[in-house]
Amino acid sequence: MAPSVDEMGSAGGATSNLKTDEQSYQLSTLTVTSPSNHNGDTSQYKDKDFKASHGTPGHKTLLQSDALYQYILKTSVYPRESTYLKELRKITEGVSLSYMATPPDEVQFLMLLIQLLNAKNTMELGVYTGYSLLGTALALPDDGKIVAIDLDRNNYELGAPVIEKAGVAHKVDFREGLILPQLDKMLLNQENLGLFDFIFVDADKDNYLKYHERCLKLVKVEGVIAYDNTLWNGSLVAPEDAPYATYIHQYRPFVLELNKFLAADKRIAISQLSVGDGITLCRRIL
Ligand SMILES: C[S@@+](CC[C@H](N)C(=O)[O-])C[C@H]1O[C@@H](n2cnc3c(N)ncnc32)[C@H](O)[C@@H]1O
Repeated sequence: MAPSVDEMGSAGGATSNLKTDEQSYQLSTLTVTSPSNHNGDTSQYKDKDFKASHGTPGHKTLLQSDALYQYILKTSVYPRESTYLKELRKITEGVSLSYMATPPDEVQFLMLLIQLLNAKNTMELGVYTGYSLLGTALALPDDGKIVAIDLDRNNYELGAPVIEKAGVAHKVDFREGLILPQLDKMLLNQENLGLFDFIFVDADKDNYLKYHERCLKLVKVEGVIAYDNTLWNGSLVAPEDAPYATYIHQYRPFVLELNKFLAADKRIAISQLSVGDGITLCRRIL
């Protein structure tokens, strides 16, 4: 799952150290009241579903019941989860804002998708401690690559030893910084155009449309871009005053705008899935 930039435990601190040429990309959202200001304690929020669903990383469901979600995890996901993924998931459980990690069932889906695509060159926007990054790296062939961009190196380094232990660190090219300037830099090199087989976008919602334009140039025709959190905690169809956390209300318009845009974009074929917090697959067709 992917809350927005303001939810990152160290977002404010991390961005304050960024280079000058990246500062123009800083988002107005960094000071929004969010769990990041409360060490991950969400008890202040009125929404009991939010609390229940964010109690442990990835244990969030849009399904009819949490019991059904637990069934999926126990039956189909955990028995097949690699010991390294499990280790990283457990480490992440002890980290502030651990609910930001992509849920295990979604990572299992992404791993299968990567293999179905025979993907070799991939990119991830929004890494956190690296659970989905490790899943991607494990799913790729030995000569596969994943460019992984995040402004917060500290969280990435919590998971990096497990990625190393899993023997897949050679596939990972971690780039610290804000996503937008990093993408713009990549676009300056012709060799990157149409290079990627698969891109996973799991970062700040208010920039997704900007990422979309750039990713469409970087992904190859027939390649896939996957946008995470496109059902945004189920809030998209809730009343304006529904008791969701502040950040959910704040970014809901951006997710609504994204979904509308993707549905009308003739350059892609899409499928919006209710896995995790909603994931929209976009296959570049033009
Ligand atoms: C939801 S987490 C990613 C979760 C990750 N996919 C996983 O499986 O654990 C979102 C991440 O995006 C990063 N992020 C948000 N906005 C960003 C931006 N504008 N530039 C760089 N990183 C950003 C945050 O630092 C955070 O680590």
